[in-house]
Amino acid sequence: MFNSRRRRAQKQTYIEAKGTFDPHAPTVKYEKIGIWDQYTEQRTLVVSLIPATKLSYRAQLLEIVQTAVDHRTVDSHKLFNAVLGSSVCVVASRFSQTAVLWITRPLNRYIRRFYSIHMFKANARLDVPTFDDPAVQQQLEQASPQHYDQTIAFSVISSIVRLFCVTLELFTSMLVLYRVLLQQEDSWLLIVPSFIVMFMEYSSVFTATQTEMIWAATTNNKDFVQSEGLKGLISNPIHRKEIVASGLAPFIIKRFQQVVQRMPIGAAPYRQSIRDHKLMRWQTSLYGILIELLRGSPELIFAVRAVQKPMTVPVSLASLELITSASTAFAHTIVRLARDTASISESCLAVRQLYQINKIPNKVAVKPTKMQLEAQAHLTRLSEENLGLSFPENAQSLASGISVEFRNVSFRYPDSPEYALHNVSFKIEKGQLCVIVGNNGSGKSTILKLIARLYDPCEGQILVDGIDISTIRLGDLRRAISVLFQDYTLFPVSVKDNIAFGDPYHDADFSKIEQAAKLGGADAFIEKLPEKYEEYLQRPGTAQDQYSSLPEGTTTLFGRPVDLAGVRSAFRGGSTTTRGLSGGQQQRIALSRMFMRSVVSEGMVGLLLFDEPSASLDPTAEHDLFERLRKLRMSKTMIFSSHRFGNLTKHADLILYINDSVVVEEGTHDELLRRGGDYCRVWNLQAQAFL
Ligand SMILES: Nc1ncnc2c1ncn2[C@@H]1O[C@H](COP(=O)(O)OP(=O)(O)OP(=O)(O)O)[C@@H](O)[C@H]1O
Repeated sequence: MFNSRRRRAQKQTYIEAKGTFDPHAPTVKYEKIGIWDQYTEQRTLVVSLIPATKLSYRAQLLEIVQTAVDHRTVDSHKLFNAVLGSSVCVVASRFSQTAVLWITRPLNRYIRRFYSIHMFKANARLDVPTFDDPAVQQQLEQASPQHYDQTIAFSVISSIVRLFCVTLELFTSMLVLYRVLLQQEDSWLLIVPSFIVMFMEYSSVFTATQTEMIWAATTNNKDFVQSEGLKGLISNPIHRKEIVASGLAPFIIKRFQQVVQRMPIGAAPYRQSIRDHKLMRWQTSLYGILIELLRGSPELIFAVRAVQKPMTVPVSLASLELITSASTAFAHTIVRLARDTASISESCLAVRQLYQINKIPNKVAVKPTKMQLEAQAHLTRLSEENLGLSFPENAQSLASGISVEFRNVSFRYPDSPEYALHNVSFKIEKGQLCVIVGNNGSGKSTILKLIARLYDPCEGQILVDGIDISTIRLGDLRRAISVLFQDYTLFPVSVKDNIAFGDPYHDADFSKIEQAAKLGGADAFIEKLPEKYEEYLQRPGTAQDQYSSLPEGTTTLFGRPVDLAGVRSAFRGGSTTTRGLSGGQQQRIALSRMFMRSVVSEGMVGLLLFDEPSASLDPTAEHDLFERLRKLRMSKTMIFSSHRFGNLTKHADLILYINDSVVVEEGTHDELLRRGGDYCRVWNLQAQAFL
């Protein structure tokens, strides 16, 4: 009832909020909250009146007590002491709470910063198959539980401090209980039921949470699963384009109605179902009824005693209140103590997991050299980065490219029964331009992923410059290679950094970034962005501007468009939209990053891998790109994966035609045309379109 009234009130505020929001208006209050600049328009008088209203009530109360005291004899000295004592207690407790806050907040922030770096490092060092492993994902999640504003390490420290405080509180309240309460008549009769109720309630809560520590739940109701899927389809912005473009809305509305009508009336998400279930079980359980009965027993006991000794009623009434409240508070303290002790062990376990994630072994590992093996035998621990051979032996050699050889390579993705590559062998000489062509799913991208050592082959050997890549230092190998993946992503950083990350060693050199943007064909549209190279195409979710009940005419704030759709998931390039940029423009930023890495920064890269680099480019841009690449590569080795023949294959030194995980033809364009095989057939098919 209250909630619905409040919701109505909120709606009212929103509807009434006409005009625009101006952060610089005189009615707007500015506050710096950490890294956030907060602007608040002060419109609600009611909230500021609350403390004054409270004060006036307290004054009225005091007046009532005064009138009562006026008609009896009061020891004014005692009254003064009691009032002063309790006031001092209130002030002291307030001060101590503030002091604790002053100490704990900076401490918590310091620990949080320390562990955020620790977590970042532990996450960033994992390779693809390790990171994709569900067990590793679970381990990472467990190591970073969502504690409100608290790191797990800090919560262990505060739990230990709290444990100490509660123990002290318990000890002192025991003394008070003994001295004050036991002097009262019938005190035991009143204390015992309060204690029993407290412990029964605690044990029921504790058992419920205990059973929830390990659990699994599933549903076989197909209609429910479908209805949840349909809800996801309409609520996630990434699907909106397809829904609108294909006029799907009426169809999915109809489908949703049908599915909901078929569903049993009690069908609900798991959390809601379990909440309803527990509530119902509690309402009907004998245990709950017993607790309710016991809760009322002190009053019953008091009534019986009052009937037996009517003269003592006023004193007993005061005792009843004193004893029940004091004993309940005491029992609460014991419960808190038990709860804190239980949570410490859980938190300690989480801290241990925090350190274990740093030791998760990567699946793509480097084989140590003979000398390193001997060094290890002598207990010299080698770090992951130093394991294996350095590459290349002579840095100048990169300028003339890197040779690549596959020897009987077979590969299956983790958990996949099918071969993505089966017994594949070929050799690409230094400085050659190789194009891998073939149907969808034939294994082209997989070849590039294996060269970059995102995965290791299940069988066979891959060699670069005649050296088995499993023995080369991973850092060295990846520095010497530049890859542009088909499913590239744009990072949730500024446009400038999106390009600069191609070569992090020169990320402060803006002239190189500009040059790379020019080569990637991105410079023209970047200049038109509101913040040019500093623009964030999509701010990361946690750093997005926050709003509440903005006036309806507000379309821009802080120089950015207002995005009332709220926080979106981290953005990626490729097929999904990034605000304000077309697919081709996103691809140009990714290309600029690649140019930054392999062309602008001379000397580091000897092998360039491209997975469908022109998929989103128009024909002119595609032609220009290939021209630029051929001119700029000098004699570095280049490998392309592509569906499109022509622009590239005519210039290729080697074409690999791959079908169904196997290389079926190889040679130059002319050789393959003369052979009249699959390559020739597909070439003619594509050429016919232009006749
Ligand atoms: N991460 C993955 N996990 C499991 N299987 C995968 C994964 N990536 C690709 N595959 C499978 O491996 C096979 C080869 O895929 P690959 O991406 O190499 O093909 P492709 O020739 O590049 O295709 P396309 O032309 O469509 O890009 C396909 O059957 C695909 O379904």
